[in-house]
Amino acid sequence: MSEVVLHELVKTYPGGDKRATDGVSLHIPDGEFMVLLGPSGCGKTTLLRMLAGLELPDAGQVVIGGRDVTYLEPRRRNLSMVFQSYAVFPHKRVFDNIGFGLRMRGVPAGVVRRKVEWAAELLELTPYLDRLPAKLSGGQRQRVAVARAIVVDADVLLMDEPLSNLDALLRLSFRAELKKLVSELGTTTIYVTHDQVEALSLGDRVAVMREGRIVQCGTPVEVYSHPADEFVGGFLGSPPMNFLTGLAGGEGESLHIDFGGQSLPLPRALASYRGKELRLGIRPEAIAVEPGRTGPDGAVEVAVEVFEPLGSSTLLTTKLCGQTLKVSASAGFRADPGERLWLRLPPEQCRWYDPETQLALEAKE
Ligand SMILES: Nc1ncnc2c1ncn2[C@@H]1O[C@H](COP(=O)(O)OP(=O)(O)OP(=O)(O)O)[C@@H](O)[C@H]1O
Repeated sequence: MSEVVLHELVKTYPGGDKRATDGVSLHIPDGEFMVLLGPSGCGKTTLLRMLAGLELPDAGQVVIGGRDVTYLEPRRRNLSMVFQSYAVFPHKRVFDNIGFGLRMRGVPAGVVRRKVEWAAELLELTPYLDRLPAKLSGGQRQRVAVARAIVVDADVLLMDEPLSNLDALLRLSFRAELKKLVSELGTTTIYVTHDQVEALSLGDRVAVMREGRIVQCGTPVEVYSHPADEFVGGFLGSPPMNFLTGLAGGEGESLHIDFGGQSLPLPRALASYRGKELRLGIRPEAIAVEPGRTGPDGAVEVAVEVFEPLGSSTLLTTKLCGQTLKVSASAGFRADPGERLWLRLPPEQCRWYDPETQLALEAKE
């Protein structure tokens, strides 16, 4: 087990026109499950490969367990990796697949057997130890890859989209199994995914990446509830956070944001924005539908455009003064397209962003 420190890692591939990672720093305490999340091409895999020693950075440092390993060969870093493709040897039995890394390290046969049996038991592979991978399901094959990674007592576990080849249902059950397993092992784990649900479900913390940089790093609740910028708010959540543009106004003590005829109160901390445009961010499930509401105080009137029953909830696409606002209502809620509704946007659920920088504004009272 080990703490991992990444310091200002810069990497440009030969012939690449931009930096794959552009000065990434991250501190991952011993035993933490850190998820690197971001859209395709944002540099997640490059970061993981620099950690593993499969790529060398142009600048910056990788420190594992207090040791600078930036230019150390992969096999001398004591890491284990699980990749997206199952990467099991097709001609080796499950037992030999799991024990491969141990054998390569010259571990005595008796110890290999004990460790393989332990990992097989943990990952429910005991009945399959004599089988060839071709006779396993996708989920079982991926479990073999995980078992092989955990038997070697690595200081750090690296996982690059390990669930992405599994079908939706298997993915869901294996995700929970993996979470349990890693928390029991207590090994520092760095996990790459572009799937926001996976990131929120697995990570002790999530580092959200964009264009080679980390834009926000925090607990799942922090990054989901307090996105540092509009990109994070839009990337996390399905449907994503709503963003509405309005004009800050009001006299004296009174401060509000106007969307073109409909307005909401604005925190006093944002008084300096009077006369300027602001962006309001709010999650669809944070909005309360108030069918009976008749007054405009702290509420807005919208027109329903689309009504989608989703089983566990109802998704409404509405228009507020021409801007789209998605609302997640309760499962039993009914509304017809064209119907007008009052919605309450609780002040404590409203996040405020600068329209130019798209960065969150400090709006605490
Ligand atoms: N071997 C390479 N040679 C040149 N450019 C590369 C190479 N590998 C990655 N890149 C580029 O570096 C950037 C970051 O790629 P990287 O694979 O790290 O992103 P990612 O976030 O892991 O994406 P994905 O989720 O699609 O794997 C991209 O612009 C990509 O095109």
